[in-house]
Amino acid sequence: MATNKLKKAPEPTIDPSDPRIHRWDNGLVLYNEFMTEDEEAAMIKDILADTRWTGAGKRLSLHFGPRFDYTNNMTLDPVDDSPLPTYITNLLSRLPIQEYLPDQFTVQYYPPGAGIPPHVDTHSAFREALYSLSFGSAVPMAFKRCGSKEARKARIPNRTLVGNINAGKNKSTSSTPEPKPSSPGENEEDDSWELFLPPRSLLLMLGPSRYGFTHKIRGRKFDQKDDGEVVERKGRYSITMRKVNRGDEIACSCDFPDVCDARIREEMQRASGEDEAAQMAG
Ligand SMILES: O=C(O)CCC(=O)C(=O)O
Ligand SMILES: [Fe+2]
Repeated sequence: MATNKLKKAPEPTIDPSDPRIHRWDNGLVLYNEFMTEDEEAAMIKDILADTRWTGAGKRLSLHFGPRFDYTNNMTLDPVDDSPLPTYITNLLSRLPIQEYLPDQFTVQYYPPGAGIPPHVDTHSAFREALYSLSFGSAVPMAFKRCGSKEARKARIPNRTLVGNINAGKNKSTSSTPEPKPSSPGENEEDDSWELFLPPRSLLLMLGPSRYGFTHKIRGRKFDQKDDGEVVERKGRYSITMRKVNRGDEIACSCDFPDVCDARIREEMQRASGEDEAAQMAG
């Protein structure tokens, strides 16, 4: 059984006024016990009653709000104005950042063994705050500083997926960025650490954790906890919540220009303009 463990998360700072709230230096915040077991059970019941599930790898997804184009991890389809389920609207007033609220939601089911590849949610497409609500079962999420090579690779349209769409096959409606698979071993570097996301917890990614780190869930059937105990993974649900940037908002001025899609795009456009100018001159 493959469980080899990445480094454990650094010690968080525990909020003095609410010990359920844990903060890390890279901007991650974990709200433990964000909902009760009764709320969790009711939410799973509502989610399972939905008939619109689609496949995304081994994961299953439900989408609300604008959909993501996973071939370029960028373009958003027109707004889907079908009403949000109440299990989502009920969450909004409880989110820690009320200044702007998410309007794009991806509900996912991960059967045991399913994961999500390493990615940085596209900077320019969404506002800073990214939420992930976990329920059903605990899962470790790994964070790793994103290298500029990795970020550039992620900006190249995914030909495999484009091909699949053109052929009308395997069309997934995932609103989750689907990065290209990395070469073996590439993700196991020392600077990667894993944080167990307990069921009923809310993870908030801000600052460096949002803009400068990749996050992923390894596709494992067993996980080793920080105390060494090996636990069998059960089915996990999550709701990713993001606020979509529209029109002039589609830009980014983060502190991570090396890994920022907006800056990389500008750079690529400048380079292709210079190429064209050189060809005309030559
Ligand atoms: O399942 C999760 O908790 C995270 C999913 C994710 O990273 C995403 O949808 O971008
Ligand atoms: Fe993500």
